[in-house]
Amino acid sequence: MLPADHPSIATPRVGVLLINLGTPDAPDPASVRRYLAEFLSDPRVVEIPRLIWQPILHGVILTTRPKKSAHAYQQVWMTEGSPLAVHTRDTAAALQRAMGQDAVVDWAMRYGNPSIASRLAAMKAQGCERILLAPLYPQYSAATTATALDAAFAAMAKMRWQPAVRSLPPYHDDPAYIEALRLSITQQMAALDFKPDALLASFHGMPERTLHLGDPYHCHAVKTVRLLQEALSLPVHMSFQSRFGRAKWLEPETEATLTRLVKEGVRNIAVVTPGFSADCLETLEEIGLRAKEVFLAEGGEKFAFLPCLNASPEAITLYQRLVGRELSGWVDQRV
Ligand SMILES: C=CC1=C(C)c2cc3[nH]c(cc4nc(cc5[nH]c(cc1n2)c(C)c5CCC(=O)O)C(CCC(=O)O)=C4C)c(C)c3C=C
Ligand SMILES: [Fe+2]
Ligand SMILES: [Fe+2]
Repeated sequence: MLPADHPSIATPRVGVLLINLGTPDAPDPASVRRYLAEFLSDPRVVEIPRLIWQPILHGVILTTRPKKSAHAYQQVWMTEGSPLAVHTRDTAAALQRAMGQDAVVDWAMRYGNPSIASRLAAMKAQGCERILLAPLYPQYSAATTATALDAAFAAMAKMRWQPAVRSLPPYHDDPAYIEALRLSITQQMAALDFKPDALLASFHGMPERTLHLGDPYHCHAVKTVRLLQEALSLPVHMSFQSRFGRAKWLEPETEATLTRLVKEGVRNIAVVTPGFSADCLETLEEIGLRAKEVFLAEGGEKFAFLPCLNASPEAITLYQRLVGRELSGWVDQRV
C-alpha cells in the first residue's frame, strides 16, 4: 500500500496551475462574509498591524460590507457561478485543450474555492512531479502574486514529497500580452455602435504606501499602458479603481478621471481593465455598471466596457506562449 502522497501513476507529468484571486461561493451575505474574512485577514493584502486591524475587520467591516457586496455580486452573477470562477475555469479548460498531452492544466483560487492546497494535492495524485504555478496577474503585486505563491508554498510545507515547482513571472510588458490586448481591444472597438473619443485603462488600486515600500505594481501598470498606447497608436488614459479604507490610494481614481474627461469634452468612451485576467465584480459591476452611471450622469453620452481577455482565443495564445516558455526543459517545446 502506497502512502497517501505517493503519485498514483508511473509516468511523471508536468502540471500548470492557473491561480486567480478568489470569490464567494454564492452571492449571499453569509458566503460573502466568509470570503471577505479570509481575504481581508491576509497580511499581504491589509498591511495594518493585526492587533489594530482584526477588531476593525470583525467589527464594522464584516458587519456592513457583506450585505452591500452581496447585492453587487447578485447583479453580475452568472448561471454557472461567480464570473471570476467561471472565466478562470474556462481558461484552464481551453488551455488544456490547446496543450493536449504536454501538461495537466488546472485552476485554483487564493481565497475560497477551489483552494490552492486542494488542487496541488489533486495534481500530485495525477502524477504531476513538476508544477508551474501561474498567478494570472500581469502586473506583480505582493497583495496578489506574492500571496498566491505563499499559499502554494504553505501547502507544500505539509507535503513529505513535494513536486518541483516554478512560478510564472509577471508579464505586464511581455510582447505576447500586449499583442493579446491589442487584438482584443481592436476587435471589440470595431464591433461598437459608436466611435470612442477616448480609451481609459482602469487598474485595481493599491495603497500608495506600497509603491514607496517597493511594490512594482504601479510601475508595471504604467509600463503596460505605455506599451498598449504604442501598440494601438492611440492615447490611453490611466486610472485606479476599487479604493478601500481610509489610507491614500494610487491616483488618479477611476470615477474622478471619468468626471474630468467629460469636463474636458469627452462624450464617448471605451474602458478596459488590463490588470484583470478575468471579468469579476470589479470590472462588471464597478466599471460596467457603476462607473458607467457616473460617466452618463456627468454628461457623457456613450460608454462601453470592453471585457477582459477571459478565455478568448487571444488569451489562450498568450498563455500558451507564456507557459510554454517556462516549461522549456520540462516538456518538448511546441509553442
Ligand atoms: C485592502 C484592500 C484591497 C487590496 C490591497 C486589493 C488589491 C487587489 N485586488 C485585486 C483584484 C481583485 N480584487 C477583487 C475584489 C476585492 N478587492 C478588495 C480589496 C482589496 N484589493 C475587496 C474588499 C474585494 C471584494 C469585493 C468587495 O467587497 O468590494 C476582485 C474580484 C473578486 C470577485 O469575486 O469578483 C479582484 C479580481 C488586485 C489585482 C489587487 C492589487 C493589485
Ligand atoms: Fe481587490
Ligand atoms: Fe470594488
